[in-house]
Amino acid sequence: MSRDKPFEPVNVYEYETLARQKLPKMAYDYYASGSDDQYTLEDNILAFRRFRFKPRVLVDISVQDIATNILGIPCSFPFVIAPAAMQKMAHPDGEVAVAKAAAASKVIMTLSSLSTCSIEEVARAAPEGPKWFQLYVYRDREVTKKLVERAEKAGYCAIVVTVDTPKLGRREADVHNKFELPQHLTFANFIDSANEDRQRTKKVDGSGLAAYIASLFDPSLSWKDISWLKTVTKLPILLKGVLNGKDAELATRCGAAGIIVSNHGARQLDGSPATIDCLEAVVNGVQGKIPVLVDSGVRRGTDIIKALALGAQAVCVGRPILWGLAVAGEEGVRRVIELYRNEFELDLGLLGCPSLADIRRDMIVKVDWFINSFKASDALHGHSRGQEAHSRL
Ligand SMILES: Cc1cc2nc3c(=O)[nH]c(=O)nc-3n(C[C@H](O)[C@H](O)[C@H](O)COP(=O)(O)O)c2cc1C
Ligand SMILES: CCCCC(=O)C(=O)O
Repeated sequence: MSRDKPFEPVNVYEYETLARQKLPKMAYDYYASGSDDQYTLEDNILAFRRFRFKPRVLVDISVQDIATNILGIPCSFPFVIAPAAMQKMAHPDGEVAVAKAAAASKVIMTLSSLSTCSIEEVARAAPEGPKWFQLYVYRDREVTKKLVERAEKAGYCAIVVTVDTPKLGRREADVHNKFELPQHLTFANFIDSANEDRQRTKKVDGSGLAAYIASLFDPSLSWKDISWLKTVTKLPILLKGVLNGKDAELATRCGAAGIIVSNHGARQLDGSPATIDCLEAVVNGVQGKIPVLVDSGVRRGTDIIKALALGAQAVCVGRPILWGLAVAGEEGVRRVIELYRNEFELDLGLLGCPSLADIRRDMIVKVDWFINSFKASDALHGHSRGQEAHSRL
């Protein structure tokens, strides 16, 4: 092991390998898992690789502009941090560290309803950073309403309603591990709650999270509740978890301010298509009326370009942020964001695009002769690159 030069990951797969070495098994498995057979988890990565580039040459790219604006918020590049629950399992600073890194990097952070730092704590830690609040709709509408009101009061600029989780997908590793929130942590947004259930996962035989959700989340959630939410807040409402063009149309009619095309990082319905394969249908469904973002499997700057070429305004990223957080706290998250930004800028230049407006649909092509020439699980868990990282530690 080299003592003088610490190993510096050069891509997000290497961050995952390092994070896996640091994290307790229960936490790593919870973060990494998809549902059931994890077909969708695999396809989220592979589907991006089926798209290839047709670059333009002899374009002056000496001055590049990759900044953008999402729902009126200036962002250093088209990148948003996706909501992920229970971040203190990765690092003691949890969501506060992620929010500070997001603010320093000038990207939007989305805070999960099931965060281990509270709405207000995160807002105080990074007052200048743009933040969205992700909402899970509780059976108890007063609880739901209160969360939204707190987020609005604390300065969050949008509500992201997750619409793909009427029940929790079955993540088998969590069942084996009897996943529960570690004793020293709580769901910080419910700390004052009279109902203890809302502060913790339950100790059960199986996934404690699945039990928590089954008892508290509202499986009757439907379009009429989105209309109700609009009466509760002035903030723009984005729907996260749309994969179908028809639902995109309905979302637009219902007054959603934006859509996040997502299969929840392959943690909900296994067999859902990769999001990059549904993106165009959703973009067509909204007919340019509202912005469309996409997440699930974005691991490279090239993936961001592909998403933009297919009509997305930005991407959201989930797990790699958690890997950066686990490896080096706030600094680790900043480095992960920087990796994405540097790759994006470089690749955009190589494609012959000085700015985002120069990205065109015909610069990418979907190959149907794609042969899976490497083991997909290597791509998912960074094993091949990870081994390299490991041997250099
Ligand atoms: C550990 C973990 C926790 C998550 N928690 C939430 C959550 O609380 N709310 C939510 O809407 N989505 C949640 N998601 C889904 C992410 O917001 C996002 O859709 C997904 O991670 C994107 O895929 P990626 O991890 O491949 O980038 C979670 C994902 C992971 C991996
Ligand atoms: C509603 C489940 C808790 C967080 C989450 O969304 C996830 O683990 O994927």
